Amino acid sequence: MYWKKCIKPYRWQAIIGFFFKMTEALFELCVPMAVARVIDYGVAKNDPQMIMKMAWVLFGLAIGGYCCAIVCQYFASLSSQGFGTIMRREMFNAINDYDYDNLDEMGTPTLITRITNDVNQLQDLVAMTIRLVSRSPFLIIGSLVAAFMINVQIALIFLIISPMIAFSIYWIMSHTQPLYRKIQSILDEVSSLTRENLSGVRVIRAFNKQKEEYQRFEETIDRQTYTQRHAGNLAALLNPATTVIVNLGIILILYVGGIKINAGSLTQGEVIALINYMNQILLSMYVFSNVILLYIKGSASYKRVVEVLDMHSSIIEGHESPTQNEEMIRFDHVSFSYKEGQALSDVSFVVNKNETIGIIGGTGAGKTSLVSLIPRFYDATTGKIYIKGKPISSYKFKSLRQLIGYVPQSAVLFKGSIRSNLLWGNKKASNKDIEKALEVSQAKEFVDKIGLDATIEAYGKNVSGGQRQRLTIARAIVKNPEILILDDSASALDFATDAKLRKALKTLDTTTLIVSQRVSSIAHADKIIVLRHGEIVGIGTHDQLLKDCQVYQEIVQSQSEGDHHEK
Ligand SMILES: Nc1ncnc2c1ncn2[C@@H]1O[C@H](COP(=O)(O)OP(=O)(O)OP(=O)(O)O)[C@@H](O)[C@H]1O
Repeated sequence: MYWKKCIKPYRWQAIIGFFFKMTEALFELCVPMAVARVIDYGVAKNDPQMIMKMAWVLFGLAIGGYCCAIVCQYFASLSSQGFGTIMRREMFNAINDYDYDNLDEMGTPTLITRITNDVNQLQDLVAMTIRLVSRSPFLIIGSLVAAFMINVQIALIFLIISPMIAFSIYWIMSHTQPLYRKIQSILDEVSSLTRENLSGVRVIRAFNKQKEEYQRFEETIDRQTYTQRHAGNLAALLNPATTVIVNLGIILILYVGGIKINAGSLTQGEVIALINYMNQILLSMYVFSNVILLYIKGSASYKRVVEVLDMHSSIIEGHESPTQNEEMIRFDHVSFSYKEGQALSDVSFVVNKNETIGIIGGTGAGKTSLVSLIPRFYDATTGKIYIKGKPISSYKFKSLRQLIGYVPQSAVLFKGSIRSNLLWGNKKASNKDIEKALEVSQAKEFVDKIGLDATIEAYGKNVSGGQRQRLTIARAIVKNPEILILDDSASALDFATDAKLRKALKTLDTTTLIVSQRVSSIAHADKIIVLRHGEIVGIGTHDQLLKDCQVYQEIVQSQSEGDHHEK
């Protein structure tokens, strides 16, 4: 019960809000009684003093109700905002613990909608629950009781009308609920499309795809409009339906009340009070129906929030820390599958301390998948991976990831400065460590020009692709890792800078894995792993592979032909 956990720290505020709302409702219930007295004793008996007295009573009731409403509003806002904050924090923590599988399964756009839209919906629901859920039934029951106190026979009309209203509300709600769920999922699609279009705006323009993208977006929002309109049309039936039923009740009260006034068993003031109570029931039912609507939307939102909170990483953390070992990495008959299909099959190799390993293969050969297994972004489906002689699963995540400097294929920087980004690797790094990392990653020249404290925008969009790559490499080096993984991280560098980078990397005291599609980037490596369709088809030095690995020969040949044509 996540909602209980989120509301618990604010339960007293919620209870106080609830209490004041009930007091306000009590004041409201007294109003028709006071009006009845004005009519029966003040107006009918021509007693101005009585009218004045009751006017003061009504004024007092209004002021009392107003004060209670303000106090309730304050506490309702406090508890609902607090509830939302805790829920967002819980979701954020859960998402931070996700493994890559979880992230692949959920997808970023829906996570964003859930942590913003859905939690907002639930926040509103909490405020409304405090302010309206208790008040409406209280007013409905209170009005019924008051009606019985005035006249039992007329009160029976209330007993017939109320279930009719309740039924009409139920019917409409049960038909709108599925539509609201559908709207939420279309909203996810809209957010996903928006994200894709905003991040890919240059590609869209370069390929002149604006019209197609516009149409795709139009189709989705048309679908949303249609569903929203359909749900809105059904929901709009609610007010007319309930008003017609209640007015039917008022006609009956006037008819029966008129007969009773003539017979002298009911006063005019009491009939007015009964009509006021009937109107109060209508108003409360109307409010209540809106609360139910909010609950329907809220239950869909809650389900989506719970899905986020219930998703847990299947990767279980170990307890061990690394020790000294000459063997750094061992893959022992490792296979790995995504939900969509197999990416690696029966991969075995050993990497010794301070070796440089090149990993090469065509697009989709499994290079990224292979290196993603080392920091345990994913777990191997079968087979075992050992780091420094111990199974990877036996390590604490922190100890394991502390060993590794990972430079992903897409270079991502965070909002802040160059320095703050570099310190991600090691917050205690000195200026000297940073300088060294910048030198190795070939970023020193341009950083010297703009300074270490130059601003970096979100995603690092204010620096060029090549500069971004160099800074992500520097960030990994600042960490002083024992294993450095560069996943196609030099693709945006020119050949000369790439060569300088490789030479500088050699000076580091690390075991380096370089993933690349360029032979020149890995030819110097101590060992090259050649992948094809997720299988290792060759392991050895450049010269050995040139002799015995046909796939490697083909790659080398295709690239030298490419170079030749370029010349
Ligand atoms: N997150 C994912 N979910 C499902 N399948 C994936 C995922 N990532 C990769 N794959 C699939 O796994 C296979 C291997 O992909 P991988 O990214 O490891 O190849 P790669 O050699 O790094 O390719 P590239 O050089 O293009 O980056 C491919 O068939 C790819 O479609």
